[in-house]
Amino acid sequence: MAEPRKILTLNAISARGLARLPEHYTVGGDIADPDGILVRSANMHDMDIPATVRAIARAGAGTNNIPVKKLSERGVPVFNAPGANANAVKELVIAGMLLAARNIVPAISFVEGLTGSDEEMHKATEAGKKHFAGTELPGRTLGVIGLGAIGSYVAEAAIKLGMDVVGFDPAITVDAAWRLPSQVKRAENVEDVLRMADFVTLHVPLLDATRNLINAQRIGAMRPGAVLLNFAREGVVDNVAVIEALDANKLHAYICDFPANALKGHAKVVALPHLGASTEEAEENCAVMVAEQLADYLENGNILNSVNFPNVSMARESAYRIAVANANVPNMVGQISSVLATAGLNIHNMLNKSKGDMAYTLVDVDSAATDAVMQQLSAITGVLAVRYLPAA
Ligand SMILES: NC(=O)C1=CN([C@@H]2O[C@H](COP(=O)(O)OP(=O)(O)OC[C@H]3O[C@@H](n4cnc5c(N)ncnc54)[C@H](O)[C@@H]3O)[C@@H](O)[C@H]2O)C=CC1
Ligand SMILES: O=C(O)C(=O)COP(=O)(O)O
Repeated sequence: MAEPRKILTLNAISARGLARLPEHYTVGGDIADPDGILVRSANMHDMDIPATVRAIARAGAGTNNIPVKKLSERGVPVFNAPGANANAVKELVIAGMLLAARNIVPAISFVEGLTGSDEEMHKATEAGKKHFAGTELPGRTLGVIGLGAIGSYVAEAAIKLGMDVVGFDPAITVDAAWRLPSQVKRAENVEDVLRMADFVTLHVPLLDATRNLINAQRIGAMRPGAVLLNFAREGVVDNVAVIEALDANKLHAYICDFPANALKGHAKVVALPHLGASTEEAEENCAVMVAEQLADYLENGNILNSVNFPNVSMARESAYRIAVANANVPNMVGQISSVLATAGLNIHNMLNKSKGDMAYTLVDVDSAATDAVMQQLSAITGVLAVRYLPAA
């Protein structure tokens, strides 16, 4: 019989996704000793993550809210849903460009402030509309910083709208490069993008290297009257520098997904309440993807789309499986094999892969492993977590 599993949810997760978890799973927001955690943007950095937790699944893209390094040290994979919400973010970025280009938000505020009779309102409308005249997108240049799942979609949509697109990504994946329309020009660095673009949109993860990526100096390199769009993360942009540039008429508008006191009430700022991924479709796509990944990991030890572990997937050919998360150091496979051989366990199939400092080994053996074998595997220096996963 399948072992009961408990999943703690730290945010609301789409019901369609939760339905992908096997029936023997108990899921809820108030669960003790969970095997896994499902999360969206809840901040887990100060959370006491129970020792029972074997995996974390982020129903979305960014994992900067999760202490990935600490979890790696415990041998716990962090899964995410690459690309599953990219279309939703792309659509909001396009909406953001149009809001800025046509001065839609200040125009709406102007209309809301109109008073008097209809005739007086019409008169004020015709007199005032010149203040909100805008520009069109075709022929303008969009600069995209970060050409991953979202950046490449945004680049493609902008090309379809008649824009010129210039992009920068120092570590673009082969998949993303294939997705990019050939018209997208490649920039050598961030400054190149800023120099050439009328609109600049950011699609990088928040890392030490991307914190304050857009600061006063970089804003100085932007075209006068440029529009900055940030649907990546708050920390990627220096809000104070942006406000100074807006006040000095250096920037035309700042459109972002991250409200902050420094931005509040500014006429040239549109701050949305982190809505990039908040569509029915994206919420469902992300939840379905990570629920399946989480269940396959807990049941079979297979890893797909973990940010800290390699993809490792092996069809079950025997009833007895052992999964080992270990440091990526020499002789791990040798030591694991030697423990199994000494215990008289024949290896039926074995797969070992690494990613950065982490490695992962799946072993199917031909007979049952004892608790003593599992303890010997756990005792190997460099082994971080061991699980015994006999077929249900
Ligand atoms: N507003 C919202 O609701 C959402 C925000 N996001 C944010 O957008 C980010 C990107 O998401 P995806 O495109 O799905 O991720 P992704 O991993 O597919 O793409 C990120 C890209 O940024 C590139 N990159 C990293 N450092 C860079 C740098 N210094 N300069 C230029 N490029 C750099 C990477 O090489 C990669 O190609 C997420 O990490 C998250 O922070 C993602 C989804 C929704
Ligand atoms: O996927 C991401 O990185 C996002 O920022 C989306 O966050 P959310 O799931 O809407 O809280």
